[in-house]
Amino acid sequence: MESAPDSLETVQTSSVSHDDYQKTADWLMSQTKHRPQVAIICGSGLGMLADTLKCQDSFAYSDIPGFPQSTVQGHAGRLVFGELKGKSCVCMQGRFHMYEGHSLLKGVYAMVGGPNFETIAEARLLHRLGVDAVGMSTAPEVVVATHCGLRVFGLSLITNKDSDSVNHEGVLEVGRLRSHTVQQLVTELIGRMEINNNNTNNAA
Ligand SMILES: O=P(O)(O)O[C@H]1O[C@H](CO)[C@@H](O)[C@H]1O
Ligand SMILES: Nc1nc2[nH]cnc2c(=O)[nH]1
Repeated sequence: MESAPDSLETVQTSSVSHDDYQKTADWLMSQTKHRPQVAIICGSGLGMLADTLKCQDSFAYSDIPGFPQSTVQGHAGRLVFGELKGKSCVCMQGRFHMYEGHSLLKGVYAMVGGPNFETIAEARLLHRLGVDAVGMSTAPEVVVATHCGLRVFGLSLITNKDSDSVNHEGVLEVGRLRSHTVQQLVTELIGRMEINNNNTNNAA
């Protein structure tokens, strides 16, 4: 069984932007000629999978700009590029876990009715219930879209940490500041989206 980090000091929080990911990817692409078609995450005890790769280029996570560090015992913390059966692959020798403080910036969204913002006490209560983000929309839209058989991807821009000093103008301002990043993200998502034209079954 994997052992979790000993103390909270080793916990890392991941608040990583699309630009940060891009810089890390650019750095890696400049260091290796491999262009992986297959990516393998090696779990505990499975790091040896990387040994099967030929023509390896290997990088310690600690040497990769912006890359998270592996804290779990037995995880080598190395990214290994190479070839397997003629296919270009990359192996992660060491993965990241929620208990290490990593998260996919994926979370629980709660809708409050608005138009007023929730009080600090209400926000704390929601937080204790497991809520990561609060808004005044989205939930009814998802309910209706799902009812119509649409596939739904919910994306919220976090504009403020609490409702203490927020106002709508502040929300709009952060939206303006982040507009380029959001545009890039949505453009990328749509570019990668596979459209299913079968309207009777999960059409996008
Ligand atoms: O309306 P959406 O796009 O959800 O954005 C947010 O902005 C408003 C508050 O300023 C709320 O409506 C809140 O949900
Ligand atoms: N309910 C709610 N909606 C928001 N929309 C943007 N920020 C907030 C917030 O703090 N609370």
